[in-house]
Amino acid sequence: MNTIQLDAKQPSIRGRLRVPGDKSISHRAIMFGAIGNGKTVIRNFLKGADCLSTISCFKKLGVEIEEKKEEIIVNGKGWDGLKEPASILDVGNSGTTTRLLLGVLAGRPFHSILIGDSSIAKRPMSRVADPLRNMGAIIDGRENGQYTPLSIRGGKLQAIDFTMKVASAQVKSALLFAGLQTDGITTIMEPVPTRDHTERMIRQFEGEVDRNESAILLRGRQNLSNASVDVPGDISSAAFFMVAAAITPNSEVTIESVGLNPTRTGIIEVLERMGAYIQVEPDNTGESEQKGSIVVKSSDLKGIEISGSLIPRLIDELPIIALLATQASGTTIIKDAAELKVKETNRIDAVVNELTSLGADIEATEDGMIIHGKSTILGGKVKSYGDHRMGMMLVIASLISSDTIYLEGPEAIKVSYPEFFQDLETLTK
Ligand SMILES: O=C(O)C1=C[C@@H](OP(=O)(O)O)[C@@H](O)[C@H](O)C1
Ligand SMILES: C=C(OP(=O)(O)O)C(=O)O
Repeated sequence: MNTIQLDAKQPSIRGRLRVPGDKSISHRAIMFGAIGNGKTVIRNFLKGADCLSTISCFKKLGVEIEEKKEEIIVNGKGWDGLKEPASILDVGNSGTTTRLLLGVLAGRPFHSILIGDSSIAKRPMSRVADPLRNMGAIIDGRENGQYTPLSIRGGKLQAIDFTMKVASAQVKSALLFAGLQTDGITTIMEPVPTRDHTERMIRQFEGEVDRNESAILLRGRQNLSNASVDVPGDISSAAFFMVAAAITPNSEVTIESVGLNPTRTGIIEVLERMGAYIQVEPDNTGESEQKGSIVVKSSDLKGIEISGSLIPRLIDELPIIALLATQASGTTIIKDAAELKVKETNRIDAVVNELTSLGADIEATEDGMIIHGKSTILGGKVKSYGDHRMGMMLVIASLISSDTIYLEGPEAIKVSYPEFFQDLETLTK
């Protein structure tokens, strides 16, 4: 593992930027392209390690995927175009790849083995494996089928009525992929709404999915078409620079063509409620995923409570929101976010440990954290825990630190944002 030295330059963050493509949408575009019929063209695909894992798994399943500089072309031949893989499917560090792929494979009449890195091996898979078993898939794995390595033999599936215990778009999406392969109607109830990229993409590939007040309804045996997918910038990546601009003096950043899907815009709401200067200008594209520009300037911030149905709309932004809260006067309470414990690392413990070591006043709770601001961020040795979002949060912390920060494990950042350091440099020049 590398360690990098981040000197305390305390720069301003100024300029315009396009962040790389949305990770959730990039994964799904490969998957729908593969199971659809015809040539799907994907532009602004995120070439981060996680989405490259999805490409490599689908190539091993026999799908022809061309990786060009500006676009990815997936030659979908429908569900039957997927063939039994001759070797193990490596999902790398990607929870989204693992869980959504299980939903795809649940209805395929062949055997596959999924393996990932040491972080994936700790992430709970029963949340998808159990309902998929109830639909008819045969899934086994480590510790009674709960963890990777997992083996799956798919087959004929029954539709399911399922009430999700955790608010997880990955669980919902896995069940939608499986539901597409049944003869019946699959009904999924979410405790609170989660990101709806899968539902939008089913429609974009000319399928049908409905949502009423309490449930998502999906008819099986749908043949999907191909599509042209323009992936918007990832708001979860943009969040690092939005926060950087808000907490550094004399800063102003504009992020263009970034995804503004309402199930993902919790970070905008948080910045607004904390009193930040933020302007959002939607583009009028009429595409299935909204996008637009976001401007953030240096701001005086105040602490707030972040909880309830807001949590799934900013779940991946909570590490950088914790740093933001250290720069707000008063107390910020983050609750209903126990899911943070089962991400790439336990993000409650990791955030609290590393920010405490940098001088923040932050404590862990059962389902979140409490942060008292405003603190001076000090220098010192910190680590990413192999978690891309921890790594990026700690780099942004170094922009306001009073002394040098040494970050161990910055290479994790390539999972979702390979160009992170170059983009940061263009804004700090
Ligand atoms: O569906 C997706 O693309 C994702 C859903 C979220 O996970 P959960 O479904 O576990 O909440 C999120 O944390 C992850 O980064 C991407
Ligand atoms: C949790 C994340 O991703 P995944 O679940 O796909 O590993 C993330 O990107 O923060």
